Amino acid sequence: MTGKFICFEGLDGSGKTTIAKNVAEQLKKTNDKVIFLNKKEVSFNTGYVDNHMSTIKKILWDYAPDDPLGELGDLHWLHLNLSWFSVLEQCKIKPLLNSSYTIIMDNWYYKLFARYTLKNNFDQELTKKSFQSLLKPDITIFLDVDPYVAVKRRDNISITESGNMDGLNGKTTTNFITYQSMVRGVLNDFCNEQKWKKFFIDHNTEEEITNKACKILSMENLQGSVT
Ligand SMILES: Cc1cn([C@H]2C[C@H](O)[C@@H](COP(=O)(O)O)O2)c(=O)[nH]c1=O
Repeated sequence: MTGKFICFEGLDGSGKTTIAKNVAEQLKKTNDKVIFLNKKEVSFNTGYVDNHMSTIKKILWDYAPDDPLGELGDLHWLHLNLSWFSVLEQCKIKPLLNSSYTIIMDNWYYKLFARYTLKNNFDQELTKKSFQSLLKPDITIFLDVDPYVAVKRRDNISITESGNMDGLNGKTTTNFITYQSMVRGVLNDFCNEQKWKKFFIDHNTEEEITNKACKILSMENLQGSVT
């Protein structure tokens, strides 16, 4: 594959989508083979795949705020999420990379990988094998934010981001901070192991963060190959 796969990672409320979109717009000014992908809003080449994915999307993200997701179990949600990512990879990301596109994606699977890593009663070999079966980005930019800052950006706190699928009870600010602090710890481990580009964003404006990410990417050879 001749393109580059660049992903943002970070806690819920770190601004991944906004920054990834801004960065893609900047890069597009000098490179017409740059494309922004929003994990949840991808369009596919065929009506069949589009319909299939919109059905999965409804189940994955369009649930009512108080739906008891946990009743279905962690294994079910792992497979459903993997089915989403695997189609994204096979039907969108790999074809774009094969056509030499630079993909800027707002979020790949690491946040979910971190959430599963935190589950005490889940088969961690399965967690690792499952996520490692997916494509690894060429470059990952970790937008590291303090959960106290991230929570202020949230109008509503969801079940998933406040640890209600991992033993915490209630969509409260305290639960958000507690759970996101643990997720942040795991993301920092991934960051160190995989040599992600990381920066702290607590005190920066959107423009500053965008410029910093663009600067980092300008130092990379975006015409390289994905293995
Ligand atoms: C079991 C489990 C599932 N999920 C599911 C629920 C959502 O469908 C999806 C993640 O959604 P989110 O990125 O909007 O929080 O993954 C978790 O987020 N955490 C979990 O612990």
